[in-house]
Amino acid sequence: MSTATVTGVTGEDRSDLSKEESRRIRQRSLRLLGSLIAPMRGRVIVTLIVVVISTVLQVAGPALIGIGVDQGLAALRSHDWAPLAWTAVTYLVAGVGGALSISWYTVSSAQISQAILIELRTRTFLHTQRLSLEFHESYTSGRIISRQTSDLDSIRELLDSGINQLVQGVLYSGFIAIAIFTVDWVSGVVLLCSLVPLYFLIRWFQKRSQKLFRIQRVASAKLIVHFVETMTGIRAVKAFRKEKRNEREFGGLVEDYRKVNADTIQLFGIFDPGLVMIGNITVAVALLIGGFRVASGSLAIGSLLAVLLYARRFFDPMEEMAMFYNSYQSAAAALEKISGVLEEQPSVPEPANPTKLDGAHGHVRFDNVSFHYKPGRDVLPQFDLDIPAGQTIALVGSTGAGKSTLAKLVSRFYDPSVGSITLDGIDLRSLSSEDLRRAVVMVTQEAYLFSGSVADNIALGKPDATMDEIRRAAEAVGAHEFIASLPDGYDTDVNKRGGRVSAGQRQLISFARAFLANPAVLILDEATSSLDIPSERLVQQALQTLLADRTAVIIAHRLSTVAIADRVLVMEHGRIVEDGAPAELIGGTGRFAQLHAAWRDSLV
Ligand SMILES: Nc1ncnc2c1ncn2[C@@H]1O[C@H](COP(=O)(O)OP(=O)(O)OP(=O)(O)O)[C@@H](O)[C@H]1O
Repeated sequence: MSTATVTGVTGEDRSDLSKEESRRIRQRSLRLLGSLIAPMRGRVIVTLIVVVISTVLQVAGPALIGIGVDQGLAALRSHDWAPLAWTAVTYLVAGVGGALSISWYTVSSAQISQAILIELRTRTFLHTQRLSLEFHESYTSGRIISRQTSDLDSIRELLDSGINQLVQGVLYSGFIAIAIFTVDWVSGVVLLCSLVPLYFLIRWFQKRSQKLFRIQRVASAKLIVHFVETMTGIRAVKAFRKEKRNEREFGGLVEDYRKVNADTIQLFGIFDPGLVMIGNITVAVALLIGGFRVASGSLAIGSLLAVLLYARRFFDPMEEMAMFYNSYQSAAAALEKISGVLEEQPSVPEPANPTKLDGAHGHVRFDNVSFHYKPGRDVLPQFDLDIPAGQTIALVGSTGAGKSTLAKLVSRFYDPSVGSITLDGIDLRSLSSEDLRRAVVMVTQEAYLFSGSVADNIALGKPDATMDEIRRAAEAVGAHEFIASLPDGYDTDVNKRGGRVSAGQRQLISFARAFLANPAVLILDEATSSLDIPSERLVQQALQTLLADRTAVIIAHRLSTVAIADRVLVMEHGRIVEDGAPAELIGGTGRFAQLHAAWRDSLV
């Protein structure tokens, strides 16, 4: 199987990855990790060296105590206090050095991990934002949120404590084992024997914990997704009284999460005492054998003391080392997913050598265009359309006819599969996104307001606009009156999704934003459907002003909007079935005449 099948996020949900595909994904995340560490290579190396020195200093303690007891005490008996004093001073120096080095590398490694995380977070955010609409329409916002939250958290956990635990644990236990062998090889063999039950205990723990941690991650992700979905769709939840069902579903998810947490705690309830037991048995055996050997004179008492102190410490980092495997696994999985998102390329790429567009006129042409979202399912089969500059087009047609698709193509949210779309004779693919966004503006049905003031929201259309320009734009579309009556006028904070302003007012703000942007081509996903009659009138008047002197494509669900259009296009199944002036089509016998008659009757 070709590994191209796992490019970008495509491999994310598959559990049947081939060896070759898994290898490719692993390499991709390693490359990402490498690129994150590369700028700090020097610092990472210095930190590692300090970690090694620090571990040696920490491990030196028991050996120095042994030397103090054996040599220092013996010398003291013959009134030579120098060896004991020197050992005590060395112990102190090693202790202070150990503490200082721990302090230094703790700060340094935290700085490194912070820098890596900030870089990764920023890269993911900027890249996701840069990706085309096609990506966002298929990759849900819940998944994007997971990448930015739980995935980055797993990586943070590994960087913050996991790496320290591993490096410290491996070095610490390794040096301790060397130290025990150096002091007394028989005790070293006892320690080696303890590794057998230790190995089986850790293997048993890892197998179970790996499964449990995976279930735990899935359970927590499900909780987040359920929460996000409920809160984003809170209106539908309330409208359809879905609260009780949500309560049951959420309760079930919480119970799953509780259960897996309880199982995890139980697992530690066996693992931790298991470690302590093995440690205690090892110390007891070392004490027994060592004691006999001290009595027979084949081992110095100080050496026995050092060995026992070492044996106790040997087991300290074991739990953390066993845990490291889990943090590593979840961080590796997270990094694989993030690297997948980062590998995605915008399906609507920026041209390498853009054609400059100065002062667009707004002449739009579809030349032999056909378009599909998914291969084999043409949404617009063979499409030609010429919209002269300044013309207002109303697009009508049944649901799913392809109206929004046409609008998305003019805004270049997608590129046509075949043929070309031009603005003033220039292929949209040759225009820089900056020129394109200046020339073509789309106002969506949602009329999204960002958190910030009303003025900020209008100024989105022209970031360097003065307050005067903002006010003039609001006046032009008839929004000034209601804005002025808001508690803080233009400085009023609109809550997320415009909670504090009505749907019609939100629409007017987005019209003011578009007016200020002053594009040559304006696309409106008909937005009046949710408005009451007075609001609709207000918006209709605003529309007249907004559409003057520019090319406009309006997706018209309400036929009242059609009255202000120069030309009506009736679409069915991705084709234009009627094309003409509103009056001409109303007077005829076609599809639009029927629609219009039905609409007029409904008003009576
Ligand atoms: N992102 C997408 N991926 C796949 N198919 C899509 C996507 N968006 C739309 N479609 C399909 O393309 C066809 C045209 O959809 P489009 O949204 O353009 O219709 P429309 O005329 O605007 O409908 P409506 O009036 O209901 O908004 C539909 O069959 C729809 O299922």
